Amino acid sequence: MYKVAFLPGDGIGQDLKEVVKLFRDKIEEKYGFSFELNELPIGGKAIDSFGDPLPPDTLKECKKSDAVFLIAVGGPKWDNNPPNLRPEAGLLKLRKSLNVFCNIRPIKLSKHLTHLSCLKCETVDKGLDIIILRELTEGLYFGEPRGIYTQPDGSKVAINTMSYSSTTIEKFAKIGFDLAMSRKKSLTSVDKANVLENSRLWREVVENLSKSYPEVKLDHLYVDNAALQMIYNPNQFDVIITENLFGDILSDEAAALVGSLGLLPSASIGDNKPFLYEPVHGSAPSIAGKNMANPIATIFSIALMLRLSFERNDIAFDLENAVEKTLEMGIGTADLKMKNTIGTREFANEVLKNL
Ligand SMILES: NC(=O)c1ccc[n+]([C@@H]2O[C@H](COP(=O)([O-])OP(=O)(O)OC[C@H]3O[C@@H](n4cnc5c(N)ncnc54)[C@H](O)[C@@H]3O)[C@@H](O)[C@H]2O)c1
Ligand SMILES: CC(C)[C@H](C(=O)O)[C@@H](O)C(=O)O
Ligand SMILES: [Mg+2]
Repeated sequence: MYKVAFLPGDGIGQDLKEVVKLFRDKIEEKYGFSFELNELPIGGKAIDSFGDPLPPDTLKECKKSDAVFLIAVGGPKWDNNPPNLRPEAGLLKLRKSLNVFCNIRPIKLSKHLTHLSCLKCETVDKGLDIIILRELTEGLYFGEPRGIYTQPDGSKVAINTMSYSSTTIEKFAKIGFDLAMSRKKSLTSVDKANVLENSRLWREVVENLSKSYPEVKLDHLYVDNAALQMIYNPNQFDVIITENLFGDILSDEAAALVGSLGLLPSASIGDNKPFLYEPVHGSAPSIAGKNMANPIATIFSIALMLRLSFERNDIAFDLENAVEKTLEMGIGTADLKMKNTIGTREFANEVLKNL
């Protein structure tokens, strides 16, 4: 039986935890396919119990598992902690330790949610289906030196370092080219090469690699223009590759195109398993504990895990269809502004009935 390291984390992570268990049970009952959920502490809850946002045992268990499933970490309670005692530090260490350098964030607009998009109906009427690949293990998030330093005159200076290796850029971009080949053969690389050395190296590596993919139409865009083009005409994109921080920002922007951050799943892959699965959203403190969180990002992340770690595309496909059928019924959590608003548990149960 597959073993999944299960890290519900903080805030709505705790509300969505039950949803994952319900789906695991239903998948076992309907398809005879089972995976074990080994629940482990991470984030704020782990800081409170173990004084560490990623306790060594959690990391050890994750590395021994077939896949890692995380929901969300963070919250105001820990916002003033020192950097290494913040929930987010646990998540970043996990990503780095698993070396999952390619974060796949599919952005798909359901035809039942066009009313929710921040764009005009005529822009999204034809639908929207793009994939953002975000590099996840280098860049400003991990570069050294970093820190806040006091100068001799008593003033302070804060330093973060953006660093990228050509090896990582190449491995990452290759996944983008391969994905583009399996879709519309169109790839947009987003950088800031007019200003940053990091981006100049990025562009050089991507350009060189493109020679091995003559069929792929490659475009380069500066990140500021990419943010603009995403709103003007998102359908000009198919696969986007970009570095860590740009990808973080562009994917939240893309959530507004499809209506809610509660809809976006992600998979983070590397050279070796286990891969890491997590919704794009965070712990949403203002709705935590209220049975209001949208479970779709979590359900779609389960689908990605079934597809990419367990080779069960059939079940993944059925899960995605069950969500579509449920939305077609005009029901959804509060963020979806449907005819009928229901809670997290109730919505998850409706999806299960449609599976
Ligand atoms: N992967 C992660 O664990 C992750 C990702 C992003 C943010 N965070 C952390 O989460 C905390 C809150 O951050 P934030 O407010 O900037 O981002 P957030 O993603 O938690 O929330 C942003 C907005 O989206 C809404 N939202 C998010 N998920 C939703 C869902 N499933 N259903 C309905 N609405 C949803 C929230 O209510 C809020 O309005 C911070 O501590 C941050 O560091 C963690
Ligand atoms: C919580 C935070 C560290 C994280 C990130 O910036 O990567 C989040 O915003 C995300 O998108 O997964
Ligand atoms: Mg983010």
